Amino acid sequence: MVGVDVAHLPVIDLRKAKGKERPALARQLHEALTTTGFFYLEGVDDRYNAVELKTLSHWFSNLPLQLKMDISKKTFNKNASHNYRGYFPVQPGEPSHKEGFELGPNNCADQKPPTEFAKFFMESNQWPVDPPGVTGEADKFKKVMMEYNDFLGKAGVELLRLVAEGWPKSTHSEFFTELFTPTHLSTFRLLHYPPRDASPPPCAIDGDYVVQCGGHRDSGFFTLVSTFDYPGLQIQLEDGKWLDVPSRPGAMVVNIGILLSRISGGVLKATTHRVVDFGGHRWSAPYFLEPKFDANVNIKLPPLNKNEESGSTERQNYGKWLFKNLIGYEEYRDLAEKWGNIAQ
Ligand SMILES: O=C(O)CCC(=O)C(=O)O
Ligand SMILES: [Fe+2]
Repeated sequence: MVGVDVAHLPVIDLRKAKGKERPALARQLHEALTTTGFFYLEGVDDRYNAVELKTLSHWFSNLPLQLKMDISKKTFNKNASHNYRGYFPVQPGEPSHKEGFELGPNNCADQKPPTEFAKFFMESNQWPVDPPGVTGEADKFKKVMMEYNDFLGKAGVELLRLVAEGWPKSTHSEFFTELFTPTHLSTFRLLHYPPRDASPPPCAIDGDYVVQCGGHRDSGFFTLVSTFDYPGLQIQLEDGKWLDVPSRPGAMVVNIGILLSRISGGVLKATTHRVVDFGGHRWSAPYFLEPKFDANVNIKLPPLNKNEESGSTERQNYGKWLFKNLIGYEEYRDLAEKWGNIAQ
């Protein structure tokens, strides 16, 4: 890989949120989100153990393909029971070269969906079974993944409290909390990027780089990524230059998505990032913090700039916003036919 500059990201230690350093932490978070929009996060929870999560990620991707396909989404297996949660295999020839496993919040399917359409997103989770000759591994996977799923969601909502507290104009600490209660539509994803073969498709080539996940901004509120000790993540500066984001032992890499940026009137930055092939297998585990289906996401933090409008009165339902985003992706094209008119 050619030499590229390295991003020096600030470190936010969530343990400080519990003590008298909280106001300073909220200001530090605001500073991080108004500049690079990316930071390292430490002290998420005493139970967070990057080595454990990496081992589970390896375990899942090493399962026999058939066991993974048994819990895949319908797009990849017409006999599958689920549409939104579960496994997706690598799609050869695509700009994005990864397989993954996706979970929703543990209690999502126990909630009453506000509409028939909402059922699509408020799906139960699917879990793998043990490979032949093994017992107890799948149970352990499920138990630990559910635990992480829960505390990563809580950490995300706590980060939103800190965003509200660090906002320069007085804002209630719980400004965002209601959007995530009683449950939300967050996605916890285990990703495995196998290296590309000797002749990657043209859509994956960018100069000297082979891209594994093309440049994009995340769509929701916060993304908390465990990158373990793998290289490959890059962020883009405003002048177009890419910087490597090295992993930091025990820390997650965190950024915000377009919705939170919009709610802040663009003051908080949703930064473009991508994953490039470093020649080896790569695993990561992003947690995408997203609000509940019927959350109104057309809200505004108090504007910092006099000319900026404050909140609009027109509701925008998160579920419909999400749907419009998803139908842009190959794996969800068929949704447009089924639900397109409902989501207008
Ligand atoms: O794998 C990573 O490190 C980042 C993944 C990512 O940006 C995403 O899934 O949105
Ligand atoms: Fe991303």
